[in-house]
Amino acid sequence: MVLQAFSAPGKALLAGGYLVLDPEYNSYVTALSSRMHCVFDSHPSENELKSIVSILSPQFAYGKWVYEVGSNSDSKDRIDSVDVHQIEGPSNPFVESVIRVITAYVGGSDIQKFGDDILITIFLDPEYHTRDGAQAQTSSNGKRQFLYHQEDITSVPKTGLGSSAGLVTVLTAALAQIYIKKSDIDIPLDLIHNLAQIAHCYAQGKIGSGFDVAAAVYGSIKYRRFDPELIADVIDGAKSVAETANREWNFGHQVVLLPPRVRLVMGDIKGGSNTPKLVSLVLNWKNSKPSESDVVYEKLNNANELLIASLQALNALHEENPELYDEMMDYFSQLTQLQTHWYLGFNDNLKERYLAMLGLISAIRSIRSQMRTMTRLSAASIEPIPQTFLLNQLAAQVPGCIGGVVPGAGGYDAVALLVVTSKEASGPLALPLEPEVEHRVSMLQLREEAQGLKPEDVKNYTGLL
Ligand SMILES: Nc1ncnc2c1ncn2[C@@H]1O[C@H](COP(=O)(O)OP(=O)(O)OP(=O)(O)O)[C@@H](O)[C@H]1O
Ligand SMILES: C[C@@](O)(CCOP(=O)(O)O)CC(=O)O
Repeated sequence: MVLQAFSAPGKALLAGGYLVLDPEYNSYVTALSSRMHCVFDSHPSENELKSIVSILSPQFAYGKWVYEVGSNSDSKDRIDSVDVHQIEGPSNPFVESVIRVITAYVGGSDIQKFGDDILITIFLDPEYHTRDGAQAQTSSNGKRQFLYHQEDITSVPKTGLGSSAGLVTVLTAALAQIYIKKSDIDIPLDLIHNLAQIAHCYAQGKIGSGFDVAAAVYGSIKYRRFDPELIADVIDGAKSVAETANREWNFGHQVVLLPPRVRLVMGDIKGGSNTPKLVSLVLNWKNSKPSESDVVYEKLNNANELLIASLQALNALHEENPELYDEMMDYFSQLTQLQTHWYLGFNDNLKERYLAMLGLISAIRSIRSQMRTMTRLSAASIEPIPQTFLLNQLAAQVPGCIGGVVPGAGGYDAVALLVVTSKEASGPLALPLEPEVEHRVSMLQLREEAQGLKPEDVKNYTGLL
């Protein structure tokens, strides 16, 4: 097989934290220019009933995991039933889980026998981890630069872009290409998605909302989760991997891009939060105070829906009336302190003209306000007071900032801003931050890159393999 490569994006959940755990609600997740990459190759192995699968992650110490995969069991279709033995390296539940899921899928549907030795090399873009002490290396054509860390993957602090979801997605795509692909027919993206969701949940030992895997596969989307029972049935062995992965999952993944000239800016916060702990506090509150939490959930859902609808309206306006769109964006790109002052100078006529943008601004304000209410009522630090100050300061200091949120589970992980740029802006934005703010947040070198899983040119990795 010839050398091939895939990449998948990192994520920022701009709307829908906590609510996305319930299939009733829509969320909005943006795919990022920081991506996970894999380069892979396979050769016929000496033993046609066994594969040696080697995964290398050269950016981290001890980044080599080798598995022997056999097919001598009778019922190969359940998640745990193919013989997968680790023969080298520390444990990496995500890598192992993808191998188990794909081989069980192949065993179950009898598409192709094992018998290839496989080598997969993983790379991830710099912004997934803190840069401290890392050395950069560049591919020989100069197109890719990655950071090489001294420590192992579990010891380098993360920025929260969803590295495990990206890893599981590119590995699933690579192994599916080797084990499942027949002739020239591409593997359906929905199959990659379903297999990756199963593998991610199995590795984590819990069934999350899956927005991170969905963004890694489909890119920037309005997301509504699948029924968690689908995966529960595979994990407890009631259903085969193939039976579940081949089904229609009935989940939402409609592509919604950030509108032109609306730039995502993300900052990493010194500190960090424990997402499972925050989730458990919120769910406890939801269960113990149903009438109180229903009101907050409903308001938050309305704000999330308004955000999504406003993004769609802005995209539509740009298509239909680019002059009006640019006039509006020119206006907003120069303002600061939109959080408090945007509405003051508007007469009804202006409000009508700029309706879609005002919808977006008010959606962000309302999301934040409901997140603060949830913080108070559930005792989960979703938008704690220091983050409130920081988001307000950023909105006041960054020209064109139409608002910011604590993405995902919130807490002390990150902030995400939406900033209207000038028509000419193409490179990184200059953010005139005061030193006190600059000290508290490090701006990440990324932006929206809406495309999900995609093939890459293997030449971009030459010199790094
Ligand atoms: N480049 C990589 N090479 C090998 N394993 C990786 C790589 N990136 C991520 N992983 C695996 O994913 C794990 C990190 O997953 P975890 O879910 O804790 O973080 P995350 O997905 O980045 O989190 P978050 O959802 O907060 O962004 C690592 O410990 C490792 O097992
Ligand atoms: C709180 C939650 O809705 C979002 C977690 O987001 P993040 O991993 O903190 O980016 C949990 C989930 O969706 O699995």
